[in-house]
Amino acid sequence: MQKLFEEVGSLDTKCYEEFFLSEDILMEHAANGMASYIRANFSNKQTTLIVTGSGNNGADGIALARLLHGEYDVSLLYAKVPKSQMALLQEKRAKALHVKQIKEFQECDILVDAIVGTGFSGEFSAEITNLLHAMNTSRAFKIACDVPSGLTKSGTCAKATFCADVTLTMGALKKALFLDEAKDFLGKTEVLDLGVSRKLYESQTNWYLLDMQDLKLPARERKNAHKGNFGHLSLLCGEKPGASVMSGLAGLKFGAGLVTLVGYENQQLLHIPHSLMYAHALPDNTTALALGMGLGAEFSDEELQDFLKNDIAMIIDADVFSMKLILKILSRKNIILTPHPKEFVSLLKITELANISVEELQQKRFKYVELFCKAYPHITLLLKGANVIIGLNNNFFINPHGSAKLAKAGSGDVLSGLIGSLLAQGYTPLDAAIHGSLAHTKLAHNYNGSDFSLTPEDLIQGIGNL
Ligand SMILES: NC(=O)C1=CN([C@@H]2O[C@H](COP(=O)(O)OP(=O)(O)OC[C@H]3O[C@@H](n4cnc5c(N)ncnc54)[C@H](OP(=O)(O)O)[C@@H]3O)[C@@H](O)[C@H]2O)[C@@H](O)CC1
Ligand SMILES: [K+]
Repeated sequence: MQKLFEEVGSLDTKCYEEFFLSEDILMEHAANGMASYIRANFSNKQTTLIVTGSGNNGADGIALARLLHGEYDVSLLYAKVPKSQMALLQEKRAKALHVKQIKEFQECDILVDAIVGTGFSGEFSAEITNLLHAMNTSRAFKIACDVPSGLTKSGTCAKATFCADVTLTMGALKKALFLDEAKDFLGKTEVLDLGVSRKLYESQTNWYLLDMQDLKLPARERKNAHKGNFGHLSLLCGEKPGASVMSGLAGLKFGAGLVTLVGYENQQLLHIPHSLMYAHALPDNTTALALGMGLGAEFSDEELQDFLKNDIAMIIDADVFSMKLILKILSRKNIILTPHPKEFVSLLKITELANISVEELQQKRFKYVELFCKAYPHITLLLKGANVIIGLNNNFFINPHGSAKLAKAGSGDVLSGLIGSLLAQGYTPLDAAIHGSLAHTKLAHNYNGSDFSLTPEDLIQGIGNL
């Protein structure tokens, strides 16, 4: 798990004031970190082009050109002439060493974008937009210095934004890198130290980025065991029973000792797989209940309320987010909500926290998750998206490992089953949400068919090899 920060300016200030490091020292480390990355990954036969802007992001780029000069065939292209104090100083040093400067974009093997970093605002001029187009369509390996140029502080992207293969970010990870919109521009991310170790540079935070290695799979350490030791997951089987069947199968495969679908249909007509049980009422020994998936109008409000009155741990999804009866359980501690953006907008409206569009939510995902978790501090919220956000009270976790493979009907039902299974097996709601989400993204990662072909069945099949 890595720490995430809203801004790193205050962390830089700590370096100046508490550790007596100068801006020049920090920048030299930033440039040296990028140079080390290039040396480690590319031979000096490969040509490098560094495109710089007028501020300190550009200054990082000019310093990098100086460090590689003499060793690599490196050229500098000024998208904007140096203007900040540090950029002017770096320009002076580069000139003294006769670093090559070119006037127009040229093809290269390694392309570094140092046009603008955390100081970006507005949109680019037509000239820089054209330059970014040439950079983005280049065959070169693309490195973003600190952040891809065009990414704003909030994580939204300009009309023209650099599309990186890797983003080498300075000092610490910024939250903005993990808004859904940034996902197509970021590439891989690496953090570069700025003259003190990351541990000392970073301060307290309540936002974290989940690593795949954080995944804790259900352990079956107990030798003297029977199925009752691993929980009983019950799922409401609604109008579209296939959804709860997929959830249930995922839950069973992920370790729940028993899985029961609860519904009123004639089970002979439903073609329930033999490994799942079917009941007309909630089994007494249920340890977690999943409801919402494929629910439709199968149950009346009164019937649903009766299910919700049970004090068992619950994972709630889909159709329930448009029902006012959800308000009755939002003060409870053992509830996980897993809305996608449209459902979260509906939830925000029902709770009267905000009346916003899906577009506005997507631009301010962090803010609205914080708003909801502050209003309902006992609820574990999982907001689906390209980068899943999980929040409880004042702690927030981003799972960035999801991929477009998962953009398919039924993926969310499998996720509910995975989380429900962990909840049934005794994980806390927060742990069930975190580890269920990590397992879900790992299943997609492990799938080795074509990206477009992943089905819920493939996900369920992969659970055995996690
Ligand atoms: N702090 C530190 O100790 C360290 C900081 N470090 C580095 O500094 C970076 C932050 O530097 P920063 O604050 O100078 O901002 P930066 O990202 O260069 O942007 C400002 C420049 O961009 C320009 N600009 C803005 N909008 C624009 C637009 N639409 N289109 C075109 N241009 C636009 C704006 O131009 P202006 O509007 O003033 O003409 C101004 O000149 C940070 O990302 C990291 O790389 C590292 O070395 C580690 C140590
Ligand atoms: K940049």
